[in-house]
Amino acid sequence: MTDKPGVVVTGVSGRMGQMLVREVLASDKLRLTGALERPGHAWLGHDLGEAMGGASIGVRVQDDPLECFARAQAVLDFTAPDATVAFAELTAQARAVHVIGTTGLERKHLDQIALAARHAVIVRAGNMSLGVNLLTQITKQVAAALDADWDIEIVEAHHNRKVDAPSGTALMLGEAAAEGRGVALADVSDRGRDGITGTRERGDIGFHAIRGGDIVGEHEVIFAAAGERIVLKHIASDRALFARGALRAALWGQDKAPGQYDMLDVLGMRPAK
Ligand SMILES: NC(=O)C1=CN([C@@H]2O[C@H](COP(=O)(O)OP(=O)(O)OC[C@H]3O[C@@H](n4cnc5c(N)ncnc54)[C@H](O)[C@@H]3O)[C@@H](O)[C@H]2O)C=CC1
Ligand SMILES: O=C(O)C1=N[C@H](C(=O)O)C[C@H](O)C1
Repeated sequence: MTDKPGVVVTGVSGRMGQMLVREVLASDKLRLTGALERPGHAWLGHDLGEAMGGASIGVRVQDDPLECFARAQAVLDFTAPDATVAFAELTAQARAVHVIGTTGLERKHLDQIALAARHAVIVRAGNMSLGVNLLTQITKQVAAALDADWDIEIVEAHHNRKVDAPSGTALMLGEAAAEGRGVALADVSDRGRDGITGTRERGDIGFHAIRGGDIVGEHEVIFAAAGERIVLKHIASDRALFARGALRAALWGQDKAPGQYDMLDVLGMRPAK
């Protein structure tokens, strides 16, 4: 017997899914108890290790979340919004920690996740890296120090398979900038300019998305004023970074009370009120 928390990885064939599996298998603090993929996927029924091109690991890929989650203390979920909402309810039923990395979540998804968090620990972040979470705090401070003579623009770049824009990280940075300025992001967000847009509204926060090749994830927060510019930048060059953050969140969440948390809580970076 082992008392290491058991972990299920959802979307195991995905870019992040495979990275998470590798990190869990390499971990001496967690053990892999389940591997989930969507119904109809070619990996279903196969040994996960073999499906990933290696040796057998004795974990079969399956598509029944309920059965899978029942044996787990944590679910690492980097999939798609509708799947994540369904998993939130089932993970709460299993009283497992749900670590959500999925981005592109809309209000309706977030409301469902909040309901599930009444019964279970949910750690959700659009970016699980230390660097980006630190950058949100720096962005907030810089935005608080500058007035609206400084235009804020957020530029993000990702690989050509990414399906959502702006990225979850760009939105985190936008929220941080808006918070620093004491405004609501929804009131000042300006996305995807095209055509005769008119001049820039004072106080707006602009978002721009580049998609190309195999870019892992790059984010810039630009504060532009007359005659000068401050540029804050984060570059992720290895997805393992996000996976390691997710494992850390799964462990951190084991003894926490039900509720919604993010990586600032996990990393101990939440500023005092
Ligand atoms: N928070 C963070 O630090 C990070 C978040 N992400 C986010 O994670 C998500 C996934 O990204 P990638 O791995 O690049 O995408 P991907 O497309 O490579 O993988 C998604 C996987 O989820 C699976 N999936 C979809 N619906 C499912 C269902 N109902 N049941 C089981 N599996 C299902 C797909 O079959 C696929 O294997 C995206 O939203 C992305 O933005 C990505 C990297 C870091
Ligand atoms: O889809 C990705 O790849 C990434 N998604 C997250 C986001 O939307 O910000 C995090 C990271 O940038 C990679």
